[in-house]
Amino acid sequence: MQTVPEKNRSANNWQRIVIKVGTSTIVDAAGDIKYPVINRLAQTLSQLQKSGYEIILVTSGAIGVALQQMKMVKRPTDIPSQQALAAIGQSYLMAIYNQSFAFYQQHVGQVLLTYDVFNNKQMLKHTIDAIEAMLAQHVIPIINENDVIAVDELEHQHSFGDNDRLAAIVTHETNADSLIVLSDIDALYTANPFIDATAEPIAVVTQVTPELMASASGSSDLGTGGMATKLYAADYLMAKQRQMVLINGKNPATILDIVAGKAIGTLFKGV
Ligand SMILES: Nc1ncnc2c1ncn2[C@@H]1O[C@H](COP(=O)(O)OP(=O)(O)O)[C@@H](O)[C@H]1O
Ligand SMILES: N[C@@H](CCC(=O)OP(=O)(O)O)C(=O)O
Repeated sequence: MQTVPEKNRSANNWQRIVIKVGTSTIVDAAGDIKYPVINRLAQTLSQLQKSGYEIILVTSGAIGVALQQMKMVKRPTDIPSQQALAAIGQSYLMAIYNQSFAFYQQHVGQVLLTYDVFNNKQMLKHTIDAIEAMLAQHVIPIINENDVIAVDELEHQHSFGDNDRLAAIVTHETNADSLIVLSDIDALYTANPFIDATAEPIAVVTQVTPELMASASGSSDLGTGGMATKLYAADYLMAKQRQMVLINGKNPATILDIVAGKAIGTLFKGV
């Protein structure tokens, strides 16, 4: 595996960090909610916040959590059923986060967004103002897509499609220093390692090439985006001179290592 010299990771002067947590970090393959992982995430983010970092959490998992609550094994295909699950799961997801963060005396606030917010100057300003106000009060904003109303209509795009894209846009619009994406995989591999046993992890990506895009196929059972949407997010950020790090979410304390400048996962950073 290619190694990155520590000095190439400019993590030490980060101030504002967006963390994106995928469904696979919140819910396991059997559909059970990973309470200890969520607790560790809350502990880690609270610790960072108390050390002076500004933290924004973008979380998936509403539908995954709701499937467990409603004792359903498969995600329904029709939109209203998915909207209903998102409504059920989002409130429970926030209840879990509230309880987990409260243990570390960390306040959080819920922000639910649709794509059109970012296409409307005034709505965008209101959203950013609210996020800035929370950060100024040492509150961690917890963002998800508003899946109840984010249903695309003809000529009107409400939906981000996936939370990797949402997280990348939030990173840019809030002028954050980096996006850290937590998934069920240690890094970007040369091919999907669940399919190709010869796949090798990639430590640094300086450009998202068509070959890299072609290497991304499939997602975890409940994840919607898969690796392709993470590559689109990285490409979007690199075009804006920002960076992204992909790590395994099984131990969220790894975020502390990333912030300390350790070379873990895949770093996406333009040259
Ligand atoms: N080249 C690749 N490298 C790593 N993972 C890949 C690759 N191609 C496809 N994948 C798949 O992407 C999955 C992660 O995406 P996803 O399931 O959407 O996770 P999340 O819910 O964390 O967003 C991995 O579990 C793996 O199955
Ligand atoms: N907004 C949806 C998640 C959508 C999504 O992109 O999921 P994932 O690929 O796991 O990050 C939810 O909360 O269920």
